[in-house]
Amino acid sequence: MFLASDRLPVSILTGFLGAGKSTLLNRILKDPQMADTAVVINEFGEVGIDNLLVESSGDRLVELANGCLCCTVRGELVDTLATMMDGMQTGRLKPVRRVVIETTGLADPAPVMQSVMGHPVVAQNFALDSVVTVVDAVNGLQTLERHPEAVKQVAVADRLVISKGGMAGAPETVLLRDRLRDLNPRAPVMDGDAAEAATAAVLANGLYDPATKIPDVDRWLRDEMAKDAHSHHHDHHHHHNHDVNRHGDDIRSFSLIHDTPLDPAAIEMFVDLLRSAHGEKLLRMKAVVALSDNPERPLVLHGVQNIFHPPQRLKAWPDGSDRRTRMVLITQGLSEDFVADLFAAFSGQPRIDQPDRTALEHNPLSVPGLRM
Ligand SMILES: Nc1nc2c(ncn2[C@@H]2O[C@H](COP(=O)(O)OP(=O)(O)OP(=O)(O)O)[C@@H](O)[C@H]2O)c(=O)[nH]1
Repeated sequence: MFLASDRLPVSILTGFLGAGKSTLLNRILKDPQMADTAVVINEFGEVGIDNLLVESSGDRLVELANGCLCCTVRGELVDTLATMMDGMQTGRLKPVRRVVIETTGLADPAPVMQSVMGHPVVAQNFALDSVVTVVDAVNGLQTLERHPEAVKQVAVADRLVISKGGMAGAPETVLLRDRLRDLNPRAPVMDGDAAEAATAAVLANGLYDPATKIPDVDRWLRDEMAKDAHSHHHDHHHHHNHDVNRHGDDIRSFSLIHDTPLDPAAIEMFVDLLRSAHGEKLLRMKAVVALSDNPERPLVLHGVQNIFHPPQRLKAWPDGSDRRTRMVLITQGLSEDFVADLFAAFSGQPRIDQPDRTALEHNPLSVPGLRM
């Protein structure tokens, strides 16, 4: 039984697209102190992939499947937390000691925080303990220049974790640290590779206190509270449209699904073409691919802006999972049709009036819009 005085601590793990949130979370979850933690993941796109990649035991992982591209849908998050509490209080769910919410990379953190701190029912049972923000050492500076939600994610943090330090040069890292210090003078900055970054202690802060942040943070939270009061009578659809527009019209999230195993060379060429021609328009690409050389061992691909991380071959498909190839993309200024046509050509299903793979291998420019 939970009384108002012992509210369940909630941590929000945020950071821009592909910064390394799930990677850090997987490491932290291995700390024995993290036993009895519920993980709430806000997945973007219509196809769930993160649930395959975050290693939390089944019933402790809740996916906000309708999560929209840019935000954690507040209503759904509130419902999830309320259902979780009800389940624990009525004995349907094993009690947990902590909740971690991993936001989407494009999330404005203020509405997520406000859902925990400002909703009367939620705030009675849950307390915002900490906000931890992962910043990618390679793309971090550029991301902070281009995406205002990344700035907010840094400014609200209690702790900042720099990921991919080994992939960035020392001068860039110094500049990045300076920028982080300007946006958030009091949050400790940790190196993601350090053992101390992968412990439960990173999530334990006490109680979230906006007064320890730059003054903007308090204003963002108040704005969110005001919006909440206003939008009380609006349906989810309204919120969704509203929030998508925050990011401008040119950001798109879409997914590709393919039923039969793919030729490894074809997928390699598809990724190469996409990256070399349009890397900067590819904010994020995440894929689980069934390959024809061994369909039992799926390939996991991660693209983050211009960087493609070394692909990983899983030992097996996670139990009970869908074994089809799934790919989720978030692009800026790159259309779904273009990517779908390119993929169709490489997966052996060229569309009418589109070049097939052989044609593309000879002349990549034969895809309309593709420039090498
Ligand atoms: N070398 C290196 N790679 C990393 C590090 N952290 C994350 N990655 C890689 O970066 C890619 C994206 O990592 P994720 O943990 O999926 O990133 P995320 O922030 O959860 O991504 P989204 O939820 O899609 O926004 C993966 O290929 C990771 O292996 C790091 O510290 N070092």
